[in-house]
Amino acid sequence: MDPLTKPSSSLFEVYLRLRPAAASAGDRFLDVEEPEQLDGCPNHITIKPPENDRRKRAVERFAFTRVFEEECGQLDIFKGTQVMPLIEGVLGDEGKEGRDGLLATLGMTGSGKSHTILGSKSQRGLTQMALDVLFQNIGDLIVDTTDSSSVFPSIAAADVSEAKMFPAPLYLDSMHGDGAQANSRAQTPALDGTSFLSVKSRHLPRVSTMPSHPSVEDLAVDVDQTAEYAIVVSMFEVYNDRIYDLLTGASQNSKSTANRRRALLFKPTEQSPDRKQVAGLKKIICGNIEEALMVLETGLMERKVTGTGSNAVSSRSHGFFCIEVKKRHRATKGPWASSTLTICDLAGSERARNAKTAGETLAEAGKINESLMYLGQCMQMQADNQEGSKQNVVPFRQCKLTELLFSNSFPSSSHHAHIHHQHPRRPQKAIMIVTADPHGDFNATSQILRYSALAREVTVPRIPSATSAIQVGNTIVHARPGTSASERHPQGPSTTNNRSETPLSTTTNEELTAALDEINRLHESVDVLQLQLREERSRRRAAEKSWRAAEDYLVDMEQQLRDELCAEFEERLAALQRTYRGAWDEEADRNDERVDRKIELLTQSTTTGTAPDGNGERERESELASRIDVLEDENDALRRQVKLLERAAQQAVSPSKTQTLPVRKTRVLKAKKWRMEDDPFDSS
Ligand SMILES: Nc1ncnc2c1ncn2[C@@H]1O[C@H](COP(=O)(O)OP(=O)(O)OP(=O)(O)O)[C@@H](O)[C@H]1O
Repeated sequence: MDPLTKPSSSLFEVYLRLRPAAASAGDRFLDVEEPEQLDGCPNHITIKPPENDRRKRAVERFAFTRVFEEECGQLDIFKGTQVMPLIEGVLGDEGKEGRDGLLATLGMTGSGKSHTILGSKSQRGLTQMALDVLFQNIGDLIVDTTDSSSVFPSIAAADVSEAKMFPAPLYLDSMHGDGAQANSRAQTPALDGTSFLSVKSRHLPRVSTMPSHPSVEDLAVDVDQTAEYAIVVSMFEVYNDRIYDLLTGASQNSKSTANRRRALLFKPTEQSPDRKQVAGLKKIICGNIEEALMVLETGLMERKVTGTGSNAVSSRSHGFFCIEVKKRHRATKGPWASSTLTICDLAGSERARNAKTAGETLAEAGKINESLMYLGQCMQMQADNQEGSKQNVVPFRQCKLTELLFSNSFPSSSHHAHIHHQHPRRPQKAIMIVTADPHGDFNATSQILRYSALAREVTVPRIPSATSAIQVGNTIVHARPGTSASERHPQGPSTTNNRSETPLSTTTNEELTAALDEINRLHESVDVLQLQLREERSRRRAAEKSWRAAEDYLVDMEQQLRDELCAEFEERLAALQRTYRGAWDEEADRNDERVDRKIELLTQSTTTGTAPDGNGERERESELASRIDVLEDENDALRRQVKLLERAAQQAVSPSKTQTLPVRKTRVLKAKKWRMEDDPFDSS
């Protein structure tokens, strides 16, 4: 088998498109090989370093599904890259669900990705042509969402991606019209003749001024004649590893906080548990090609485009244009099935040195290069899987871009499909168009070709030790480093196809070439890692700052809490003191009252002098007895007090005086012990 023959299980068909030389073109470093068959298409290229390259690098040979040379136009690419079968797949066979399709471009900045996908002022891109082919071939089978009230809601209800759906006339009017209808966003609008033509576009080019060349009028695809169709367009971009809807009109209304761009999630939804969806996109049902083109232009205006040193209108994000084909049986009006043609215009990889980018743009470039590096890893893994018997997992979960590109490339779990009474979906069919400038940056282009090509053949010598080099003499090994082991472990056994004899000096040169290639590759990895490091550092600084702010906030909070608690306790203490003082005063009043009453009783009985009768007399006696006890106690207490006072008074006087002055005899009130017999009130 030709070592460069593509095995059939590849996830992508990979095409190479070469762009015409720009005015400031350098030397051409890329040659297209003649096809092996007379009527065949070229599919092999070789790259050799430019003449003035001092590194004397090896010649590399790459295989693609097909190579398109500079003179190939947009229509050649459209026809030659199997976009038509991709569209047919999305439309689905008769009575069957369609199959998702992906069309993406990859290449250095300025190599012609956007030109291929979106065209230019004078030529249409693959996206416009694909839309035209779809609308033309569906023809009358397209449903009219404007005159039937039940079609629009049934399509919106069948959507599994939590989308917000609008008919194109209403959407376009709200975005570019006079705004009269902007506030009447009903989910099922009565489009009372609101026509697309009535749109008063403020910023958009008119459809009549958009290019109509190349025409795709004569291109026919098979359409299921038993079905009716609806075309739904949505657009989003991956910018700094986040997904943003391109149809919200956020940039036009940037002053309004409500419309500020919010990142969306790529996740399995409730109605689509086995397939991830970009959830919450705005989706527009388009009834004809003009509406679809206007929606496309609206989204493109939103897309982040900034000029860099390498390309005046460089795409700073990966753009995704999704054409969803909804299909149901025309007669039975069964459930809507849906398949999507996703067209992706990747941002270009670039070298910071060439692009003269700085600040935010440099950081963007870092993110772009990082995501493209992960994409390269996935594609490399795909190529390795086809080379070897062992199937490695394609590491597509490393960033949003590879997740979006590869998630649907594998069969969906039949378990989920079974639960939802569905057939497992077929994996998407994918096409990658690699764009390259044969007169551009050799290093960057060769790097992209290395990981995107379906297979690769390169003269990489073993790097022998000095002794083995002498022993081996002047033997050079031609290996296939597409089997990457030989490249990564150049000292190991090589998978040699051909052997040829060359002088030792050539061997040494090629060793050096391989080493320089490796150094180059490492330099680029270092560039990316440095960018990542810088970003990590700034993230860490931001985290530390917010941590310190949080600490300060906590200290303030603690102090505030303490103050509040202190004030509360003081308040409670004062309240308690008031309560106890009140109780104390009440008790004292009660005591006074009791004493007053007793005295009153005593006075009364003394003044009246009436002889009480039997019971009353005994009560009075006991009362008097207790009164006497109280008075005696008081008397004792007073006596003790008097003694104490006297003693204190004596101590206060000087000792000499104490000696001279005669001690005054203290008069102690000697109370006579009260006895009942002595009671003056006792009349008996
Ligand atoms: N095949 C082609 N024929 C004619 N002009 C081309 C072709 N390819 C690219 N160009 C022109 O080269 C310029 C840069 O191309 P384009 O913007 O498509 O590059 P890109 O790869 O998308 O760059 P970036 O990644 O920076 O967005 C544009 O002016 C475009 O019209």
